[in-house]
Amino acid sequence: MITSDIENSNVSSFAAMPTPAELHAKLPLTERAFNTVMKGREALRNILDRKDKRLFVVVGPCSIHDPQAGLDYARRLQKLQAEVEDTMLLVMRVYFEKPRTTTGWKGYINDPYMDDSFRVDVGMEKARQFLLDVCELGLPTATEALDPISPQYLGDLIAWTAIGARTTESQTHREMASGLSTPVGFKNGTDGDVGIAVNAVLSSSKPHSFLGISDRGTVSIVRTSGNAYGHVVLRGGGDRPNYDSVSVAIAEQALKKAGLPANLVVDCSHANSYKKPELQPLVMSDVMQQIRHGNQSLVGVMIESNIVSGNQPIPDDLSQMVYGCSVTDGCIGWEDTEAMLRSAHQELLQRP
Ligand SMILES: O=C[C@H](O)[C@H](O)COP(=O)(O)O
Ligand SMILES: C=C(OP(=O)(O)O)C(=O)O
Repeated sequence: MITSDIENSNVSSFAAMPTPAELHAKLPLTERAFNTVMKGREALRNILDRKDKRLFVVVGPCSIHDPQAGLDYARRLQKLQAEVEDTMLLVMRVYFEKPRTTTGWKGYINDPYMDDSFRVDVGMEKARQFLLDVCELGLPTATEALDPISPQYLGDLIAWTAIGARTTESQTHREMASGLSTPVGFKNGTDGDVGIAVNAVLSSSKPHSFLGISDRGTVSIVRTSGNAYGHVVLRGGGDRPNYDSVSVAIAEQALKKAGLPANLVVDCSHANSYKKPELQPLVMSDVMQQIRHGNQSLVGVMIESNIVSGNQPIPDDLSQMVYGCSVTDGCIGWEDTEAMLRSAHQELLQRP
């Protein structure tokens, strides 16, 4: 006898989501946000094309969990941008989707109330509202694209996208990246393998056809034209950093061999600082030295930074959480962030 448990036997339920078009109608892109996104993307493309000599800096919390603290951070960064804009383009890390090594809180979209209620519908709406608020300040945003459906909901508010170390080798993510409207940084693997990131840049630069959804939520064949602005993000791995000049030269060679532009971003966090946030300024200063000595391939850096340094576990009683402190990876605090960016600004003023 044919019984219904032949499929979905491990699925407990399905709950409907609003379509991307419905969420856009509820929280439409404003003119100021549109200008922020378009200007941010154009500046990033110009940096990648060497038409703009500045360094782009993807900086901000490891993850957003409290929009109020997130906006407090964004306002500080926006102020600092005005100070350093001759040498750097600041792009705020606005990360809502966390890829976990095993398990853990998977981010604000997945579980906005941080209580295992998994209200993805609420999370998506709040995420869109937050991105709108940041773009309204005039600050461009960067995010990790983890769920391949999310960009339909949020993509119009993003200037730079990361594909994380755990998904760079995934065909699904390379296909998605080939259709994204932003420049895309592919992290090297968690084991330090840069080759998979080079392959990802190559793959995503080509057209792809794959399954996805349209803005009206219809399951669709998505046909893309390829993304010309893929690049590699060196984040260290396999218990070894890879921001040093030799690792950078090896990554440059791998890109050149693949016929790709030598565009590299150094992630000062993660395995490049052995997940010790306070070591990020050391990585940054090393990168500045390389640039001052004439390196041409280092176009950007990433910093994990928050209002308060370190990180905290998510308590049962959420009112006990420290304001402005990460609930995922440890970050450097605001004062150190300012000092780090001001010092990089001075270094960059003297670049050849
Ligand atoms: O940047 C974030 C984390 O490094 C990534 O999500 C993995 O986190 P985990 O190893 O704590 O799961
Ligand atoms: C998860 C992240 O990094 P990685 O993919 O390099 O581990 C991140 O930047 O939040």
